[in-house]
Amino acid sequence: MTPIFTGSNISELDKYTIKNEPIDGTDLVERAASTFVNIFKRKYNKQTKIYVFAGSGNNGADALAIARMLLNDGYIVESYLFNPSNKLSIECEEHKTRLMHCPINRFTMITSTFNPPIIEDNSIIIDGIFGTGLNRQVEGGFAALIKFINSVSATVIAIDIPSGLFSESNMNNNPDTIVKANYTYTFEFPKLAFFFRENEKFIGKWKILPIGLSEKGKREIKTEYFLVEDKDMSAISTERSKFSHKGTFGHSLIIAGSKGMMGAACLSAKAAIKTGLGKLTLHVPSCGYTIAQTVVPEAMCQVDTDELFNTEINLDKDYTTIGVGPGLGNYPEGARMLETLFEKYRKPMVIDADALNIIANNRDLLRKIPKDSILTPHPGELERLTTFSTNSEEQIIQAQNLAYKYNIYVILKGAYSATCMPSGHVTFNSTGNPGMATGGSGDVLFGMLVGLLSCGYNPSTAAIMANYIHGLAGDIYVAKESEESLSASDIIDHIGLAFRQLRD
Ligand SMILES: NC(=O)C1=CN([C@@H]2O[C@H](COP(=O)(O)OP(=O)(O)OC[C@H]3O[C@@H](n4cnc5c(N)ncnc54)[C@H](O)[C@@H]3O)[C@@H](O)[C@H]2O)[C@@H](O)CC1
Ligand SMILES: Nc1ncnc2c1ncn2[C@@H]1O[C@H](COP(=O)(O)OP(=O)(O)O)[C@@H](O)[C@H]1O
Ligand SMILES: [K+]
Repeated sequence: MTPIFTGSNISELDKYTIKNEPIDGTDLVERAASTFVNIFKRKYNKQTKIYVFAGSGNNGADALAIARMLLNDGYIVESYLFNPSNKLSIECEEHKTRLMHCPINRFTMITSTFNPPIIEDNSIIIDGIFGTGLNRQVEGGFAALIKFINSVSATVIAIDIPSGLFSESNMNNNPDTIVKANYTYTFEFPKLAFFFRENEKFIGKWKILPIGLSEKGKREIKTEYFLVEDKDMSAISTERSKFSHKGTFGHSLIIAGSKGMMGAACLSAKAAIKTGLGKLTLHVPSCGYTIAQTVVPEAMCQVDTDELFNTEINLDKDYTTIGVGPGLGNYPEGARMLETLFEKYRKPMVIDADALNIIANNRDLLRKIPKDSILTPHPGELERLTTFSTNSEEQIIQAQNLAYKYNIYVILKGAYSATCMPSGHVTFNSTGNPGMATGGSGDVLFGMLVGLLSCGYNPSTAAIMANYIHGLAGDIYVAKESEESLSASDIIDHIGLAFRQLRD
């Protein structure tokens, strides 16, 4: 998994690489800049007018090196180095000198007043004012510069991170003094701030540029946060033995549905089956019997004595895992049913949707949840389980605390669904698309989690894989059709291709 390091971790790793590779700091900047330029040249032709804004640290050094490389490649570049305190980092000084040696060169160093140039709409701004070394909110002349950049219509490309944005927490930052980039090309690993929805307007679309920082250093420097990518899947998805039989992949139980919400039960059951489980029993209220048997013929049906809601726990088998929640409704007997379930069944289970709402109204139930169970709240459900917050940084912290306190896995769903582990670690999912913001897609994720636990994956692996494959199935569908037309059933229909893609 790709680690997501803090700003101070990154500078530590930078030093580690310089010392142990070994490589000179100036050459490391050169390497970063040339990686950026290679990508840039594939996208923009030499007629594009480029404005480079550089600061006094190594983000500025990157910017000046990029300016020089683009000039040497025949691009039209105008560069500005902002140096109000007359102090440049060693690397920035060196790359300034190198840039000044370029023959055709429009370079200005600003030490006091800055008269902004007129920037044409179809030009490009390369933002290298501040990188991960930002150590306080931006004010004064730099704030004015950032407001100027945000006021023009040119395409803005940020080097490493938009200037003014902190790598981790921006809860106390001033949004008016952060560059709004269209694209961010970030070195080696994404920054934590990229995963918070409030920052999308600053970061734009982002891409990781590997610059060969020390692999040993990465292993030695500890972080709680990781990004899950394609390469991680091949390591964790296991192949089926030739002699497998349906018992190999478990017999699991899903308790879901109520009158008017049988769709949630059926979607989750279908998703569980498509994810490979051996046998499934679906527990539904009696009004749902015909529906379940017709829509999901592969599942056995256990019928509650209540017509409208699920009220009973019937552990007639030693189920491999149990999933509870989708479409249960919020009803008086719900809390008692969950309490009985948590008392009778002590293996990790999957808890979603209305089961989370019932727990939120009966918080004593939290400590009764079997250890290592997986809870899958969206931000609204998390808020009910914890306290009100609309800030996504705070929400992650709340999900982490919940996971740690109750020894459970909490998947906070969203664009980069975050799996918060009892250990304190958090993994962000990289697949999926806005088409998945549609009713029922959460029920599908729930079913996939039941499926993977049933197949014998441990909860941590099941959580990482389910999110990844769920998002990938949505991406495969969108590649053929469109985000608008994506339905929860389309995700189910593409689980098969998603598994196949992992193995290719
Ligand atoms: N570790 C890596 O991955 C690499 C990092 N490089 C670049 O180096 C950058 C980090 O460089 P630095 O650590 O020099 O930091 P920055 O270039 O982000 O800037 C730090 C400078 O800005 C000043 N500063 C910070 N906040 C300010 C504020 N609000 N107002 C005014 N001045 C402020 C600091 O005092 C310092 O002088 C990265 O973002 C990246 O672009 C690359 O060159 C090479 C490899
Ligand atoms: N913009 C998005 N990008 C990627 N995945 C998304 C996006 N929006 C929603 N999803 C995914 O779709 C699912 C939605 O779940 P949920 O909100 O519980 O839906 P529902 O309750 O309708 O089933 C989650 O797995 C979430 O990660
Ligand atoms: K920047």
